[in-house]
Amino acid sequence: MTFRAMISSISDGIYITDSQGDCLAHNEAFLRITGIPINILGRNVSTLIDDNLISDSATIEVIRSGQRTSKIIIYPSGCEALVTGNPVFDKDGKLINVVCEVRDLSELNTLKDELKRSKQLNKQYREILKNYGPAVSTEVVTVRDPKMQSMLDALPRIGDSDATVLINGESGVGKGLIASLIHEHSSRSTKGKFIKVDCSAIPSSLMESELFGYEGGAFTGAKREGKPGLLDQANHGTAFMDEIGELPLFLQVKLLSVLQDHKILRVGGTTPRSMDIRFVCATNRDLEKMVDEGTFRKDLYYRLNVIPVGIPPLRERKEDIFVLTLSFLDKFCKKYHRNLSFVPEAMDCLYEYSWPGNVRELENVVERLVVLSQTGLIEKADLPEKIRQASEVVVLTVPSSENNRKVIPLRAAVAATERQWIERAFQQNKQLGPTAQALGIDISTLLRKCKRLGIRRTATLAEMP
Ligand SMILES: Nc1ncnc2c1ncn2[C@@H]1O[C@H](COP(=O)(O)OP(=O)(O)OP(=O)(O)O)[C@@H](O)[C@H]1O
Repeated sequence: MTFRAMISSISDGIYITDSQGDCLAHNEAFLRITGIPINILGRNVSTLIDDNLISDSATIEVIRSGQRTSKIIIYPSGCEALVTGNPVFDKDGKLINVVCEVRDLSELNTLKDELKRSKQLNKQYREILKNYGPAVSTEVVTVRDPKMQSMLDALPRIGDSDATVLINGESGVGKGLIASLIHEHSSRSTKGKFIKVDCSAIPSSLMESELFGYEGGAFTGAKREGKPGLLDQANHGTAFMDEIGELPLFLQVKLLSVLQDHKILRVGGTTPRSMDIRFVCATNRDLEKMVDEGTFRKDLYYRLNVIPVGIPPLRERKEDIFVLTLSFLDKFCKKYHRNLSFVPEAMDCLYEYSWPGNVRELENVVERLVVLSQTGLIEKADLPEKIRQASEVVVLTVPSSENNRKVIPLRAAVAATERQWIERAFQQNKQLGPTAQALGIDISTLLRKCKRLGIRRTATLAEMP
């Protein structure tokens, strides 16, 4: 790596002069932080003060004193920076260079503010949670949505009843989780197992023998002693038939007879065996439509649908996004020994996103964020792009008659208005301090808004006459 490449990669500004204060080198970050618009290579630092490009100089102080010196300097960009000048001596103790590090304090202050704000927010979130009434949260399940809460309330009764349950919901909404809780709430949990059968994962040619088992020599390649099926394992327990809509028609007949007679006939067998199984089935398909289309048996559908349980997609129970996010955050922070929180803006994005993969997708996203996060805060920029885009503000620049008529979400309208006024204030006041004052907010709030709304201060200043 060359020296130039090295100093370019540093995020603090670096500015190097000779012993007279003539600029020998600087990095990109120095120009970004200071906003000095001219080529300063070869220029003496005192001429920058004369031209009002800098208000003070650490370099001059180092040349005068021969000592390491720190100063707070405000640059044309409006940035307040901590500048530390370091003297470099040759072997005879003669000053040969001054190397200045320029650290943007406004960024540091913004980060500190963000951290403080997000700590406050976490506290607020927890207060809000209390006021809403307790979210139902156990080791495994967290809900806040009233529909979900009443479903959870009903679980002990559903568990007790021993009736067949049909759970309907999109992929990842928690059908498997609810099915296992039904088993846990029933007396079967002490007598038998919870066996999951994923009807979409077993090839239809193998499904009959997998489900019902087979007798010895039932078909070529069969074990001599035969094999019990998955349903045998669920005896005295619960069989969770996931994706029941994928069960081929010929097996639907066989399942119906198990439900009616409580007997199972193995492939190649002649004597049915008695079984005591509670069936909980799940689907993300419209079984009624399948019945109309003739791909699902009507009699089986009615036999399964004794207790229908519908789990809404996450986008229709947005209150749950918040509590689930916090609960997954807790879970993964414990697992990976991290201590993290979400900044409000990132939480907003999670709230706005439509979560097509439902709770499973949310869980995976939170785990990935916890694993990859390098700081104590999860920010909007850390989120996957599709989630960030979900909350992207509509930026209205010149209000056209079309825009005037169009109704846009209130958040977007507020953001657009804020953006226009901030840009206007920058144009009139040029410097960060006076701009913040004109808007009646402090500098760190202004910087945070610029960041959120994508207002580039240097561009705004450069565009000024
Ligand atoms: N309310 C909840 N609280 C905590 N975790 C949940 C909740 N709902 C779902 N999950 C978690 O989300 C993940 C997906 O849930 P689950 O597998 O039960 O969904 P599913 O609807 O059965 O999905 P599929 O249809 O794809 O099989 C699981 O890790 C589950 O523990």
